Amino acid sequence: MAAKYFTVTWDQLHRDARALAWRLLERGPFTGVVAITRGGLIPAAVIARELECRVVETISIVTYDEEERGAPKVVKTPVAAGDGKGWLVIDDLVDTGTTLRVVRALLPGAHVATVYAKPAGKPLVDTFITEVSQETWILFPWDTEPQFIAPIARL
Ligand SMILES: O=P(O)(O)OC[C@H]1O[C@H](OP(=O)(O)OP(=O)(O)O)[C@H](O)[C@@H]1O
Ligand SMILES: Nc1nc2[nH]cnc2c(=O)[nH]1
Ligand SMILES: [Mg+2]
Repeated sequence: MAAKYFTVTWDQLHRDARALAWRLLERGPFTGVVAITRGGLIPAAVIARELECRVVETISIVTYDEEERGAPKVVKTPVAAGDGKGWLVIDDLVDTGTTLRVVRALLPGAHVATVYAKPAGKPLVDTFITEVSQETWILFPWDTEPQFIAPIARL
């Protein structure tokens, strides 16, 4: 279990992904977007829409099973992105940087962006929007659902 949780709603994710698109505008234009599946898929869709980029590729690296980190496994490489030059790589977050280290080795020329970043992974990212502490676990809307909680006075 993480020490703290940071819950991101659909609205917040949309706002933060659009804020990232604003920052990326001056770094483009890009030949295409590479989404790191699965977490990067929705941010990549929002950003591709804002940057009017129609070409979207995917790369799949499996690093975590829920909150448990394992060795990164590349289960799909992008077909069209070459060495990444002119391409924009998008992920939802960088934590330890394990996933992005693998991605950067495969696509050394790409511009790498994430919506959220933790301190240990920040050096692996070219552009990000929101930083959270290393001990915080980010909860995304696709992994959560609203539920009843007890009044504060009863906690
Ligand atoms: O910087 P790191 O320590 O590598 O952690 C960040 C990665 O972990 C999560 O992916 P995960 O492996 O859980 O797969 P998923 O995107 O399919 O959920 C997240 O979406 C990032 O891709
Ligand atoms: N959902 C989620 N996945 C992660 N993978 C690595 N760190 C995180 C995190 O904080 N939240
Ligand atoms: Mg991921």
